[in-house]
Amino acid sequence: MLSQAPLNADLHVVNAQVLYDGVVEAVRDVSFSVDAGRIVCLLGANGAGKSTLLKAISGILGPEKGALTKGSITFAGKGLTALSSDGIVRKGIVQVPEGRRLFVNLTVEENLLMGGFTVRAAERAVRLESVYSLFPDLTDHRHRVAGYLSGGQQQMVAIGRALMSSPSLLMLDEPSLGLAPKIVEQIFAAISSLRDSGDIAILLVEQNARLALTISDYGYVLERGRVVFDGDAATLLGSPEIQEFYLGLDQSAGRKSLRDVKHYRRRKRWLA
Ligand SMILES: Nc1ncnc2c1ncn2[C@@H]1O[C@H](COP(=O)(O)OP(=O)(O)OP(=O)(O)O)[C@@H](O)[C@H]1O
Repeated sequence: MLSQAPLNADLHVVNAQVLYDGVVEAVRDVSFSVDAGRIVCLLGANGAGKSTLLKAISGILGPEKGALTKGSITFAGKGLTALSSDGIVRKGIVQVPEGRRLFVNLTVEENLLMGGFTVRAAERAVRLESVYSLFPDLTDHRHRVAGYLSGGQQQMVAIGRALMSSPSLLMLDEPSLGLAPKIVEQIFAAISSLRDSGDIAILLVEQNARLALTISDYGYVLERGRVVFDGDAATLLGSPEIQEFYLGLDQSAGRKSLRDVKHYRRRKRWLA
């Protein structure tokens, strides 16, 4: 599917390799793109390299002794790799980290305002109201300490805080983690409505593949640091391999990887 976004408004990761400690190859030769008005998801089991890719884009690999050692990351036509993490936020790229990382002793509103440090005061007030209209549940809690909120409400604050800087690219790391299905539904509906506004690109990392694909436009499946499968979300949802391995529709064979699944299917056809 073609994006309606202007040509220069995209994220492009091209042939990326990320090493930790100079030796652990967490990401190898990965390429993908995200355009405004689209949700793209990165899927894959634990350790596949999803969070590492988000950290590479956000410029926060350094403290973990990680580095982009090959390839390039560009946004709106400009390279990101020479920028600091603050510089990357100023380019309009914001990550909602796994585990939310709120300031638990500050109120909801104070947390949200922390996310608006790059915008002018007048715009900050407008953004604040748009966060409350996206997540009406937060309105009554605006002066409550964030640490006392439910997990779902905390996730809403974390996403709201990211939106305070009017990002052009929003990256979400496992937003459904540990939340009840009803809350997840609410949060995913909000993410979907953000995409429908048309002016933000969303990169979603999720272990819950079915859920991610139901709101995404396009998906990439990672395995041991490589992209092994990519396609329109509807195609991935309908793919027997993806269904069998990632959506748990056929647990019968206890296979370990998508490559094993393909091999198994070829063998099955050969023996039939
Ligand atoms: N700070 C680090 N130092 C060394 N190796 C790391 C570090 N962080 C991640 N790794 C390794 O890099 C690989 C990719 O990890 P990553 O966290 O990106 O995967 P993931 O797909 O996000 O998995 P999860 O869903 O469990 O977070 C794994 O093999 C992991 O052990």
